[in-house]
Amino acid sequence: MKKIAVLGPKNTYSDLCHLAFNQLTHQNISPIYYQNVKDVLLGGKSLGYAILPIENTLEGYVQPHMDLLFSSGLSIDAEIKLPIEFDYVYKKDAKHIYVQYVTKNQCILFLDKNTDKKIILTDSNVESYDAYLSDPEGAAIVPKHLVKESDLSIPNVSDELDNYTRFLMLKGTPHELKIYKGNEPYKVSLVVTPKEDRPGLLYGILEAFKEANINLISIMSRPTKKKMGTYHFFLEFMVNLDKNHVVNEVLSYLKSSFEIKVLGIYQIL
Ligand SMILES: O=C(O)C(=O)C[C@]1(C(=O)O)C=C[C@@H](O)C=C1
Repeated sequence: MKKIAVLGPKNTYSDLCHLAFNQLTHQNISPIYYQNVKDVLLGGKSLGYAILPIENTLEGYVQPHMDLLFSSGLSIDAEIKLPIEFDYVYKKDAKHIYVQYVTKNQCILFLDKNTDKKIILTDSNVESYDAYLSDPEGAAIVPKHLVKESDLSIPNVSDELDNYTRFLMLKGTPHELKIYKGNEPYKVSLVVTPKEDRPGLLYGILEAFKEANINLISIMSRPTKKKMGTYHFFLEFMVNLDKNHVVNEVLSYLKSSFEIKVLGIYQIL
């Protein structure tokens, strides 16, 4: 039986994403829950599958998660986007607000109005809810689906209600396009590391995409963490299924001046 590493406990947004993945791909992969995202990726390495929240409407890319993906040795199998809604639950004399570290950055306006309470960061939204339940002075920002009628609550505390998180389904096998959806285009995520530092380096990357007429979705730099002032570039772009040869041409061109790590070639479910 296939297993997938998921941020737990049960009922996190990552867990909802695992259910959506099973439904959309007609599979029955069972979840193994881990306490934090770092352990999810380590678990995914031994189980063969993992789920990683990578980007959201309000914060953009979650940078620590990008770094974990880069060093995980896992590749991207597919992408799923889920709507995200947060409510506030609280005890009458609340003094502490439990909030997951990515959730915090999606509810800044609300938290700015509650500076009289101490913010305690957690690793998952369900951990926040459980901590509020067991703390007589607790409050928490939690997914709407966790809130019960018995909770004192304030609905919709995200900075923007039309809020989505993009999850990556990761696999332990090397990157290879798995066609889940007929003729739909696919996305390529890759990391480009310059072999040397020189003027015009970034221009060279952009030029390769312009020449191939490929529309870049994003380009972001992250520190290599090896030497101060040196960076990798994370790139994402969409391609039609019949344009494989163009992608191969761009990758071989980039390989002449850069180290390339393809994180995944995958479809959006
Ligand atoms: O804590 C959860 O429910 C998660 O699945 C994690 C996570 C994330 O880290 O992005 C997932 C979606 C929301 O953006 C907030 C938290």
